[in-house]
Amino acid sequence: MTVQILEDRDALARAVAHRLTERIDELRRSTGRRPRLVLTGGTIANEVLAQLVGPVSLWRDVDYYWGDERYVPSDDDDRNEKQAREAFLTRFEIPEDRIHPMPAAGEFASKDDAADAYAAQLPESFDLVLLGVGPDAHVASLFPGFPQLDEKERRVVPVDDSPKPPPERLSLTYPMLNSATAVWFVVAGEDKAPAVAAALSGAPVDEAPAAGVRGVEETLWLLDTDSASRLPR
Ligand SMILES: O=C(O)[C@H](O)[C@@H](O)[C@H](O)[C@H](O)COP(=O)(O)O
Repeated sequence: MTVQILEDRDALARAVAHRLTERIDELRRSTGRRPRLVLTGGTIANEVLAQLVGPVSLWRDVDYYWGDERYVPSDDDDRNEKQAREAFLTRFEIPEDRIHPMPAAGEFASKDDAADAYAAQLPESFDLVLLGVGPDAHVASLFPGFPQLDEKERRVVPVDDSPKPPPERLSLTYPMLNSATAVWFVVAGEDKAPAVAAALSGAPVDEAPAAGVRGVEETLWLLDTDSASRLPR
């Protein structure tokens, strides 16, 4: 577990964009295949994507997945996929066969079917998972006290009545998230400070879902001074 603290959210977004560029380049060389990257929704994550710069060839040679998605129509502004396209994927004209979005509402008979369909197309594991963290220490769409925290078999699950709107979502589960080689939490803002402190101090997963995610080889917390303000000095 490593923590890096940047002075503000702009510096954080720039630092994560730079670190992500370097890691993707390293992964392409070390694995000899396209890196498998999991994107997250959320404001700081979109700010990171907006900071990414070339070379275009690097970003076109990556497979993009999502850690969670709002179960709304594909053209809905609430879609994490739509926000990622606007911030980054369209700008670099990423080929569609590299983009693996979670199903949108209406594509399958139910959220349950949609979750299973997405699980069926996932790789065995991911090289890198990016996660935002909510003020309640949720990650992806895994919320405190919700039954999805106890899922041990399924890799993707539906979520109803999410406390963070919109209420209907799909989410990767702990088994899928924890199969990743590396997990990077990217968190900015004073409102997240209690969640960061809880997750890093080993709070129970049921209270701080972020505490339940670890990379097989690397777990990194990338923070600004505000979100880190409750950590012990
Ligand atoms: O679909 C979602 O809402 C996100 O995946 C969610 O898990 C997000 O990452 C956190 O809520 C942090 O979001 P902010 O960075 O906007 O606070």
